[in-house]
Amino acid sequence: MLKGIGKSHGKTIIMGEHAVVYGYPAIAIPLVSIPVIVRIKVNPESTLSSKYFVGKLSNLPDSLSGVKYLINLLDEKLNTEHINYAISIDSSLPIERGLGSSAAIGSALTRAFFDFFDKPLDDDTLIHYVNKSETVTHGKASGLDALTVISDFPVNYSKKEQVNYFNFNSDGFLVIADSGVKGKTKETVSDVKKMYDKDPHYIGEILKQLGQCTKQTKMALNDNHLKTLGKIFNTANNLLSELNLSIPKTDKLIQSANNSGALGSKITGGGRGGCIICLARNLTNAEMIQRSLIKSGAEQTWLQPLSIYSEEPDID
Ligand SMILES: C[C@@](O)(CCO)CC(=O)[O-]
Repeated sequence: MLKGIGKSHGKTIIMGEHAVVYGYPAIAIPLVSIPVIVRIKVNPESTLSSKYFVGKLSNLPDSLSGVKYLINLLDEKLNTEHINYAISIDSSLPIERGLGSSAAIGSALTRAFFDFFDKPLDDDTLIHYVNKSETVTHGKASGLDALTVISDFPVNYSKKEQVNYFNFNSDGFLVIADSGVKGKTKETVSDVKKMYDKDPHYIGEILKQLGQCTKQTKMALNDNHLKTLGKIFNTANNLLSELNLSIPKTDKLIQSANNSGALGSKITGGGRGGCIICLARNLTNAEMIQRSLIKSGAEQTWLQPLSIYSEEPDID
């Protein structure tokens, strides 16, 4: 019980964000190259050290309400001897940019607590805790982020069909760019709900079309049809813009990527700020797009091969 460690990573939704909240399918890819690590050790007083906050746990700010809620839950469940501890969060994921930082922190934190208190942790329990904190952070969360930040494989998810881990072989690359503008997922999910309640027919049709984009994405990935996939990215981005999820900065970045050779680009995650993803044919193409995005004002960029796995996942 002297030390505990938990690891996780970011995610990017390549298709179906927002529609997934309404039961349509979505596909997300784990960003295994952007890890989050949480360490816990015994300490005279309970503290948290992270790039967002350093200090006593009792002083955690409201902006970390999901983390605060999760720590309380885990402490209540596991800390029967009322031990004090120091938690450190080490993450290169930007927060509130649609890359799953809250779910990744939630999952690394849960793993670290169970490790620290030397208790076994199965995936269902892990997902249960991450979703609890996600509900505080994001409101009505679909559960997709929680599933992807604990997976090493792409995730195809819908509420009805539940989770399906899958794999594909593709030469493509994703270029991910941070607009530098915070995206408020809780707010955008709630705004889409308001739009839906006001005009269920029109908004329902957009969400349905996003669901169809996900089905087409799965086929394009399986067949390695990158040009088709790029077109689907652009279609989905137009649909997400109809849901009032784009801002001038992400529009500018998307235009810049598409003008410099991207096969297609879209908002990813909650939208109205945050990150965009762009599809590149190969690494050379991806680096060209990356340079253009930096010139156009992207705050940070990452490159990720679409297929990073050489073996089939050994998961049901
Ligand atoms: C916008 C959304 O679809 C993705 C957030 O990363 C919300 C959710 O799935 O809970």
